[in-house]
Amino acid sequence: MRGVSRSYGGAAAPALSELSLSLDRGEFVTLLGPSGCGKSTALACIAGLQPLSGGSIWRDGTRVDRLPAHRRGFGMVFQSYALFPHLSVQRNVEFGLSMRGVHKAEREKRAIDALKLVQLSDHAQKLPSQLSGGQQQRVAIARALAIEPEIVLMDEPLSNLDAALRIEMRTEIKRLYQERGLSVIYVTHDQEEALSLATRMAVLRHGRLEQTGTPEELYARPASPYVAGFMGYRNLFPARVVGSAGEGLVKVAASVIELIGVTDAETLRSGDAVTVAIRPEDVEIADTPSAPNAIGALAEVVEYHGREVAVRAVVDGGFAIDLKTSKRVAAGDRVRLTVPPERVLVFPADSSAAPTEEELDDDGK
Ligand SMILES: Nc1ncnc2c1ncn2[C@@H]1O[C@H](COP(=O)(O)OP(=O)(O)OP(=O)(O)O)[C@@H](O)[C@H]1O
Repeated sequence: MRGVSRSYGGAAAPALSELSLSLDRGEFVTLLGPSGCGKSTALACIAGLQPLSGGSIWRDGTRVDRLPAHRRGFGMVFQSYALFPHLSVQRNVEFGLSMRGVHKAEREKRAIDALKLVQLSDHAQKLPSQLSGGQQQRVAIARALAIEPEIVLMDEPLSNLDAALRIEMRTEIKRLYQERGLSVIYVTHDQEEALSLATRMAVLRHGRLEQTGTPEELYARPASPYVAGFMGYRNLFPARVVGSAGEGLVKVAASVIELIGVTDAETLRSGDAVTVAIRPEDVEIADTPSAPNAIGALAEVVEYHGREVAVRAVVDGGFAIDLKTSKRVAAGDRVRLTVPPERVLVFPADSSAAPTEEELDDDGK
């Protein structure tokens, strides 16, 4: 995509603004962001379901954004399975092939192969209404794969499924991706789904690309508080710089606590406003009082999560820190917390603000 924009008539802001993004063969790129950030619009533009207002889309050096959808050769899977209720599972899978003028015998063979791939061979003659939600979504995937596309576009394909099925289907999609050597663009607002499937992630905000990188890169070093919010940095709070602490390190104060953290910003000075981002997993309950970034706090809420507990600990002055620990903690305990300085990320306060509560809630967390 080269500088792709898309404005809907009547809307104040464009749904996509000069989005440039590439997909290499064999990549699994997830487009991640809150509701309304333009993910579905981006996919619809690629697929040929929405016209562009500006920019262009290319495939192997050929401009495709003016081709009709069925001539772009993409397989597509949507949130709503979009199956024909009166056609059998097999006929549904054959549908895209008839559209492309594939002959009957070949159509049947490819549909049977695709259904085998998604492990639904025994259900070929049933109607969609006789299948579970997960099975119906597998039919939709089989239909997309039957046309033997090199590139598959998926728009929130798992969001209508319950939690257990979602995880099962996620693994299934990854298996098919690996087995068939596909290239995939996958839209989701679910960070965990994006992280577990992607070879590369692209985070969108207000129709623009905020950051792209491997899951590891975005998880370890988000470029802004906004991306950090999506990568599970639940502790996002304003602070002030109070001094330098060595190469790439900065000392900050927030309410009554002082922390040393890392920053990529080279121009931070004492007194500057910053945003601090810390993941609950990186906050430890310390046994040693001399550990760096020691914070005394009171465990206020403890939630049992199996192997771990999630704790909301309150520092003097009402400042709350969320953490996860496998240590035994009960509500009302006094705890001493530490965070390794390299896991305290410090952003200049003007670097794309943290996501709003609404944007994060939207992410289901
Ligand atoms: N058909 C349309 N007409 C007018 N505005 C639209 C239309 N479709 C989307 N929009 C607007 O464009 C923006 C981007 O929408 P889009 O559906 O691409 O976002 P999204 O990130 O996929 O959201 P969701 O996760 O809720 O599907 C939103 O502000 C939305 O209201």
